[in-house]
Amino acid sequence: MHVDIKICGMTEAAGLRAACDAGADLAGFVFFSRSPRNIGVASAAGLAATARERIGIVALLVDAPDDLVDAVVEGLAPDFLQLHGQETPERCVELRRRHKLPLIKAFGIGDAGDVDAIRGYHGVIDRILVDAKPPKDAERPGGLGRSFDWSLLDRLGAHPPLMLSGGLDAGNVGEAIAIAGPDGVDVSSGVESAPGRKDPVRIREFVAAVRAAEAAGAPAKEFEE
Ligand SMILES: O=C(O)c1ccccc1N[C@@H]1O[C@H](COP(=O)(O)O)[C@@H](O)[C@H]1O
Repeated sequence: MHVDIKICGMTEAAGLRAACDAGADLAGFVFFSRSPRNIGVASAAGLAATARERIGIVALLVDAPDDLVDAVVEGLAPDFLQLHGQETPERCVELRRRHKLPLIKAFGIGDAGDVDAIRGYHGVIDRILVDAKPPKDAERPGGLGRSFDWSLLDRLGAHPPLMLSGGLDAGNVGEAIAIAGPDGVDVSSGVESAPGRKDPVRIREFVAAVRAAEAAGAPAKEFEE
């Protein structure tokens, strides 16, 4: 089984290079002004140009208006859009139709009801991304280094490909994969030396831990639409 690895919150060439060299599959760029990883479209495009043949490019947006989505899609030409806000199924349909890009929709998980709510998105998104539900007064809806009870995902039933995120790092990602059986994992805080600064050593350790979990044969759960 192959577990896709996404390293999110790229702001500097060194972090992006480390992700490519380590063998990560996807690199994320955050377009959200209240994030320490926020980046401008031109800077993201400049970084992505150095790596596009080695890694997939993901644009992370939070309840973004059309003019921002248009600018990101035109300037960066991402391979995926990651929607990390309160985007409705209708908004997902609209964005998929307008941009013809696969959608990764993020869901904050705090309890069983949050998992059950994902079902309303089946058929209109391409990947589910589960993250810890942020506290009400959080500055941003993700990238907080918080994890959640992975066993809640047992309730998912049949589902589109699943990416697990929220407080992952080299020390816990093996256990997370064994419990949740995701198709991919996504990390930001757990591979940083400070918010917004990716640490090449932690990136290497994270990728090695995921590949070790794959080799140990953690069973990937089946998915279907
Ligand atoms: O990284 C951010 O700053 C961010 C801002 C707004 C929404 C999502 C964000 N990041 C995503 O959050 C999860 C979990 O991150 P962490 O590993 O717990 O720090 C991940 O999917 C990031 O892509």
